[in-house]
This record gives sequence, C-alpha cells and structure tokens, in this order.
Amino acid sequence: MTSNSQDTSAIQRAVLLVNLGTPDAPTPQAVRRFLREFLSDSRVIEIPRVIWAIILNLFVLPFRPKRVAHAYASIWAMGDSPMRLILNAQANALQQMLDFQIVHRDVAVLPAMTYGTPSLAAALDRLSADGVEQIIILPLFPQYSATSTGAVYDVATRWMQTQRNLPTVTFIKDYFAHPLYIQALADSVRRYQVEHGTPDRLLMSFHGIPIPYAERGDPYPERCHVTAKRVAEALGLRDDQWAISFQSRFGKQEWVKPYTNVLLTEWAQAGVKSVQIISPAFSADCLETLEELAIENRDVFLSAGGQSYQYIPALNADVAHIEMMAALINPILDGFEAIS
Ligand SMILES: C=CC1=C(C)c2cc3[nH]c(cc4nc(cc5[nH]c(cc1n2)c(C)c5CCC(=O)O)C(CCC(=O)O)=C4C)c(C)c3C=C
Ligand SMILES: [Fe+2]
Ligand SMILES: [Fe+2]
Repeated sequence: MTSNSQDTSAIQRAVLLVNLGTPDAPTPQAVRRFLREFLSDSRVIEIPRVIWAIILNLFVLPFRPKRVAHAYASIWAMGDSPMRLILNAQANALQQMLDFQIVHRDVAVLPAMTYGTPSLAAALDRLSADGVEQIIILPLFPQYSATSTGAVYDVATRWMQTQRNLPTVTFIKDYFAHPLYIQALADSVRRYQVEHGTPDRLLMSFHGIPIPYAERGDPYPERCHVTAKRVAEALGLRDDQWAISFQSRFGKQEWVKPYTNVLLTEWAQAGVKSVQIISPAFSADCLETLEELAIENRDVFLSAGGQSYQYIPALNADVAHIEMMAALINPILDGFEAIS
C-alpha cells in the first residue's frame, strides 16, 4: 500500500514525515502563494509584523516569485517539485519497512509539509477523522531550528487547539548526532568517492539562519557544527581536508558564516582545484541543493579558478536514511504498545 493512498481508517497509529514545503508549480503565481505563506510565519521572519507586511507586499512578493519560479523550473522533475516527490518516496519506503517488521505492522506513514501541500494540518484532520489515537511527528530537519522544526510544532499545536478528543502526539526534535545519521552521510560520501574519486576538499554546506536568531538562543548552528565534525571523524578526514559553510541567505541581515559562495571563491583563489560538496541539513534534494549548490555555486567555484566541482546528492530515500527514521520511531511505537 502506498502512503498517499493509505487507508488509515483501520489504523490506530501513524507517523507523519514533515518537510518544509514547496510551491505547487514552477510559476510566479504558485511561487508567490508559497512564499506568502512561508514568509508570513513569524518563526521564519522575526521583524515586527506591520513593518514586515509592508516589506513583504511591496518589495518581496512583487519581484522575487518571478526569479525564483525560473529557478524552480530548472529543477522541476517528473511534473513536480523534487522535495514533494522525494518526501512521497521516503514515506512509501518507511511504510514498506514498517510493514515488513512483524511488531509494528499497523502503522500508517503519511507525508506532510509545514507550508503548501500536502499540508500537515490536513493530514492531522484526516487521521483524527479516522480515529487514529497515536501520532508521531518526525520533522525531517536533522538539526533543530526554531525557524524550521519550531514551525512544525506550531502547525501541529495550533491544530491540537481545535480538537476535543486529542490523540497521543510525540514530536521528534531532531537527530543531528544520531550514529545512524552520521553513518548514512559518511557512507554516501564514501560511495560517491568510489565512483568519482577523492577531491582536494570536502565542503559540508548547511542552510543558514540570521546571526541574531542564533544569538537569541536558536541552537541550530551549534548542531550543524556537531554533525559536520562527526561526519569528518567518521570519514577520517584531517582538518585541512574539509570545512563547514552556510548557504541560502535571504534579506539584509548578517547570517551565520562562513558563507558557502565566499568560501568557495577563497578556496579557488588559494589554488584548491577540486571540491565535493554535501548538504547535511537537507533530508531531501530541493531548490537549495539542486539549484543553489549544484548549479549556482558550481559557477562560483569554476569561475574563480577551480577545476572540478561535484555535488553529492542528499540522502533522500536511501535505505540507510529510512533505517535511521525507523530507528527513531520504533522505540516510541514500543512505548505506545505498552500503554494501549
Ligand atoms: C529568513 C528566511 C529564511 C530562514 C530563517 C530559513 C530557514 C530554513 N530553511 C530551511 C529549508 C529550506 N528552505 C528553502 C527555501 C527557502 N528558504 C527561504 C528563507 C529562509 N529559510 C526562502 C525565501 C526559500 C524559498 C526560495 C527562495 O525564495 O529563495 C528550502 C527549499 C524549498 C523547495 O521548494 O525546494 C528548504 C528545504 C531550513 C532547514 C531552515 C532552517 C535551518
Ligand atoms: Fe537559495
Ligand atoms: Fe529556507
């Protein structure tokens, strides 16, 4: 049974795999709808609401969607956004893995997104209508940030405020140092290098956040550093063979550094010839990896004098990635059984 057509009516328990969200089409109109919802979230943009509403409506939404729709069009695959296709594949793969286990056969796995479709609120409505009593919410953000994971908690808890008969709900905060996550990342690098060779340097590029968010207590950058260090250790890399950087800047604030494009330029100018780049903040390939990393930053490195630039794909629906998800949820399912 696929997760999208999953009949949850005979099921008592469910897992929701949640990613950020993505437009419904690579058109300026659909991108504008998505950006309006995403960028109206005060978890994402912390500027006072009235001031931000003016900036968003006068300076962002009239211009950005056209340019970003063009970028989405360059990565749109099989008639859909890569993030949505991959999220569906991940949910199907986890469903199959759980179905195969003898102990946790009666669990439905559903894909969901904080913004856009399939929406997390709609998935919760459906589970509630079907009488599902126990729900695990697994945000697919390896490193917790208030801007990403916190927003998932918000959607779920807002939905909970509308319900009378609430299910048991368990949130998994993150998995930035989980041994199976580190191992899955290290193995994907090793596999890639068996086929493509070893570069001068490995760059681990994470989505950034504005520096003030981190100063106010968002633990995301620290968690990224831990993930990167553990992966480097697992690969046995010396300090001069790898680095961490942050990408996807938006707006005028300073974001956490070093910036991916700046570091790549410095490396190329210092004589680094070949780079492989991996993005351990993304559980699925998306605009930020397929366009910003695989296309934009390639140009940055090569035009600054670099010779070889290779992007290593995200873990997506790799079996090791799905096994890690199963390892995160299985102990919780065991606990559910104990109380039901
Ligand atoms: C202040 C703005 C932003 C913050 C903070 C932010 C945090 C953040 N985002 C992700 C993951 C993704 N972001 C993606 C796209 C994207 N991100 C921002 C802005 C902020 N993100 C924008 C405006 C966009 C849209 C594209 C654009 O207009 O440039 C995506 C890709 C979505 C897709 O459809 O493929 C992901 C994934 C994380 C994990 C995070 C905090 C750590
Ligand atoms: Fe970007
Ligand atoms: Fe983002």
